[in-house]
Amino acid sequence: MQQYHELMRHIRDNGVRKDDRTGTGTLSVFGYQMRFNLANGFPLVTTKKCHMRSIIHELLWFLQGETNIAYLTENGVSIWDEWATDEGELGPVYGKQWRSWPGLNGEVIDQIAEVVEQIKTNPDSRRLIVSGWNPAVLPDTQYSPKENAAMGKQALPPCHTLFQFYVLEGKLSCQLYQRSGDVFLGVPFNIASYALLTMMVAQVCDLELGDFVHTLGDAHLYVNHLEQTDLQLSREPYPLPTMKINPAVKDIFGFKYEDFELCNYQAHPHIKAPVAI
Ligand SMILES: Nc1nc(=O)c2c([nH]1)NC[C@@H]1CN(c3ccc(C(=O)N[C@@H](CCC(=O)O)C(=O)O)cc3)CN21
Ligand SMILES: O=c1ccn([C@H]2C[C@H](O)[C@@H](COP(=O)(O)O)O2)c(=O)[nH]1
Repeated sequence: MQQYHELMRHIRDNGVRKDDRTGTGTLSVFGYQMRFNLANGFPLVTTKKCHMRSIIHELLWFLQGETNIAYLTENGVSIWDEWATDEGELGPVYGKQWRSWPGLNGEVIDQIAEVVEQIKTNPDSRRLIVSGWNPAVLPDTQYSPKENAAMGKQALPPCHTLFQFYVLEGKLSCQLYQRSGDVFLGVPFNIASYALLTMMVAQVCDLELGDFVHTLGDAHLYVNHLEQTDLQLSREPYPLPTMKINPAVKDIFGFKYEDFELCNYQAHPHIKAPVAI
């Protein structure tokens, strides 16, 4: 995970102090790109232990089209708790936009089903895009995330805003545009999540693995994550683990938690950090 270390190092060295919505303060840069060849191993950060369990459940939850944290809670995943209403609602976040984007005349658009179908039938397409960014449901910034969710708006505007697939010589690549990246806490999750999604789509489309390209807009380290960042930067990365996926699954909506097995994950101890709300 040299690429991730270089990003942390880049922000530590070049980031400029910038205020933010949460009132925490950040070191920030604008515009950064990483590339992970998925054939070289599974890009999970090794210089702190990451909870792959949370990442897998969160991705399955997106793919089910869910926007209530009930499924996550049942599976012991608490990463979205701070933004949800007492009823567990987050408003029309990722799951809703991915699986049932409201179209014209009551039409419902399943962007995931459509993009998988396009990859299978029209792999040269330059339009293999899924967008979570729907200006009609963005939160009203004078209200809190929970208040917005209670009003039927998104609790938070999507951070992983838009992704595009690309097929070349039988290999599937994916590029994510992430408008805002919490580099210590969120970005390791985002890298692993999109790497896994790309592997799942490749499997159901009978394609080999290409690259995951991760493009960040506002890439920031919260100022209360700097000690943790320095500790992490002092550690030597281990070789990447691999991810085994049950090869029998051929439907993008047919994956279960038990279909994934992370192998040879050698990591330094977990590093705790407070999440900015
Ligand atoms: N400030 C902020 N950073 C984020 O990364 C983030 C948000 N807000 N809001 C929405 C989601 C929720 N995500 C989160 C939230 C918390 C953790 C977190 O606390 N991670 C810990 C514990 C992981 C676990 O419980 O499995 C970590 O050490 O990685 C990670 C991603 C990503 N997003
Ligand atoms: O998947 C995610 C979701 C969220 N984040 C981070 C990025 C920011 O630090 C906050 C969101 O705050 P905004 O003011 O809406 O940008 O959450 C992430 O890194 N990855």
